[in-house]
Amino acid sequence: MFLRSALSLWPLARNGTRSYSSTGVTKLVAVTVDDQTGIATVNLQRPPVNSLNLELLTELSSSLTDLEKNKSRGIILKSYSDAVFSAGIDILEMYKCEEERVTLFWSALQEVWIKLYGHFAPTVACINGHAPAGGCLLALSCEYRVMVKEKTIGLNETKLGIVAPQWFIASLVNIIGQRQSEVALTTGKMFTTEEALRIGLVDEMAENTEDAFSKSLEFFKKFKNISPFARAQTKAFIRESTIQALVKNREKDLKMFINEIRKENVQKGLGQYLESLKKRKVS
Ligand SMILES: CC/C=C\CC/C=C/CC(=O)SCCNC(=O)CCNC(=O)[C@H](O)C(C)(C)COP(=O)(O)OP(=O)(O)OC[C@H]1O[C@@H](n2cnc3c(N)ncnc32)[C@H](O)[C@@H]1OP(=O)(O)O
Repeated sequence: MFLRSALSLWPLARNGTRSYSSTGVTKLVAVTVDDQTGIATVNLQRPPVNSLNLELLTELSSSLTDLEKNKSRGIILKSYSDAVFSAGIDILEMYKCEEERVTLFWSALQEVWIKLYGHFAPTVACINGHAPAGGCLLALSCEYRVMVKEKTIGLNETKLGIVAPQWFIASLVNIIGQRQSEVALTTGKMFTTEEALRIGLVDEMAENTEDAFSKSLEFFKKFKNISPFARAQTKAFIRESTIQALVKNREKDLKMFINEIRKENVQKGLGQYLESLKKRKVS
């Protein structure tokens, strides 16, 4: 009942779905709520590769807050593009960056992770494109991952000469375990969909975006006969210590990030990486 009335505040987009915009302006994140199921599709739409900048993260954070307030029944996180789910952090947020902006940027990333990782309703990453680094982190924050075949996913930070923060690492360890995570992280491994499925980094493989989306929807059916309260509280208990480890150390984590990226060799490496990206193409 409450869900219906809460959702009725959301403007009608087209038959059976409601679109939601926290600012009312064209967005980097579009939220559509299915009127029948109450499930929200959160579409990342920052061309060309959904790299995570301050503006996208701020919108995502605000969308997650609204979904929490409106008691969404579940979230499917996907990309507008069939090529890239998210290319991770926008390297320009780290390269030759100003302190004020980078502080806001990193705080926004922390905020999004805390909200998504701890979201009370079921969450699915519909990984319809490549998902390196921060893109992988978003997927890891969800409860279930469906990935389109012949894409890649992983925390490749060491390949950029940077160190994945503890909460990135914990998000991976909680899914594939310490041994697999250590090998993956230290080598900056990008897994193909098939490899990711084999080690449990993703839960299902899909033929294409449509198939991935329909498999994502299926996930919510698992909870048909489960008390939403029992489900949400169990998730909270399981995830609490991982979330608190960051919540209690946000300031320290921010300082570490800024110190790390300011290092001369890191700046040089990021500059070279940006250049190499411009020269190369991934099919
Ligand atoms: C103590 C803690 C310290 C530090 C922790 C910091 C943590 C960082 C985590 C991160 O997320 S770092 C970012 C890592 N991301 C990547 O390594 C991904 C790089 N991108 C790619 O591998 C590919 O672009 C792609 C597989 C995602 C997509 O390939 P494709 O479809 O062939 O597109 P293009 O490569 O042609 O890219 C189009 C366009 O976009 C630019 N670009 C790509 N990724 C980024 C990015 N992450 N940031 C900024 N810009 C990016 C790329 O250069 C192209 O630009 P053009 O101007 O040439 O069009």
